[in-house]
Amino acid sequence: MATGLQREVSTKPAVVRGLSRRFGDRTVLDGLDLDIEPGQFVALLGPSGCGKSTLLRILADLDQEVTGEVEVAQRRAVAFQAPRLMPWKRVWHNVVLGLPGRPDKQRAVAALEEVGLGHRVDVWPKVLSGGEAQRTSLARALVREPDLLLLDEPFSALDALTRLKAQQLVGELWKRHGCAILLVTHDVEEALLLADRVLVMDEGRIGYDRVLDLPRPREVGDPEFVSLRAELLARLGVG
Ligand SMILES: Nc1ncnc2c1ncn2[C@@H]1O[C@H](COP(=O)(O)OP(=O)(O)OP(=O)(O)O)[C@@H](O)[C@H]1O
Repeated sequence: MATGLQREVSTKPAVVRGLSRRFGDRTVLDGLDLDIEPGQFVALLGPSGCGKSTLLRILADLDQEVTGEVEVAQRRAVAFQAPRLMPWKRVWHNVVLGLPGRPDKQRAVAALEEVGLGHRVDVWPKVLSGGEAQRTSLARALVREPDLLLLDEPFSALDALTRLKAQQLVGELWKRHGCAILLVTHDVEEALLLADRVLVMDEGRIGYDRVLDLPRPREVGDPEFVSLRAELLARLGVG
């Protein structure tokens, strides 16, 4: 078994081999393997506390206390459940914060326009609605032109209608940018509406891995959609 983390820059968005993570005496990830192909939209489901966010944080290089091999595309970006905007920077400045060089307002404006926030460029984050703040966080991720976009339950705090719109937007942005996406979600329908491939985490590994060949746009009433939803819910121990 590998000891310590070997981190390489990958030509694929992500290649993970034998990844393990322990917190005290609890093993959360236990020899996990995963490949994500260029441009693939992958949804990751699993019961609460099974280690989904832990995996995502490792891929984002926010956690190094692991063993195994992790290769991740150099250009990657993350959006979390909370938008995590800096309240003392205007919205446009938040979008390009951390990028090398002088803050490039034009670039920020282009990204904000892409997520439908061209009219919010100069405001402070505190005046944004929850959905707008989340779209700002998406703009901040996309402005980095990632090969791998990591999304940790980005819609879960939104109301139902805003959530639907945000899901639609992510689907459009994915088509336009062509980046691979790893979306952590609790929502089986969201996974089936958006993803090319659905994973379920189980006992520290990927226990279910299914490529979807449903046509797009997806229809929740489509018999194949209904049967996949039932299969996934059963896999998650629901219903
Ligand atoms: N920094 C930490 N210190 C100790 N335990 C942690 C830490 N981070 C995560 N854990 C534990 O690891 C387990 C997996 O957590 P993680 O957040 O990855 O789960 P999750 O599948 O994303 O859950 P949820 O769906 O509820 O967000 C949990 O039991 C959690 O308490």
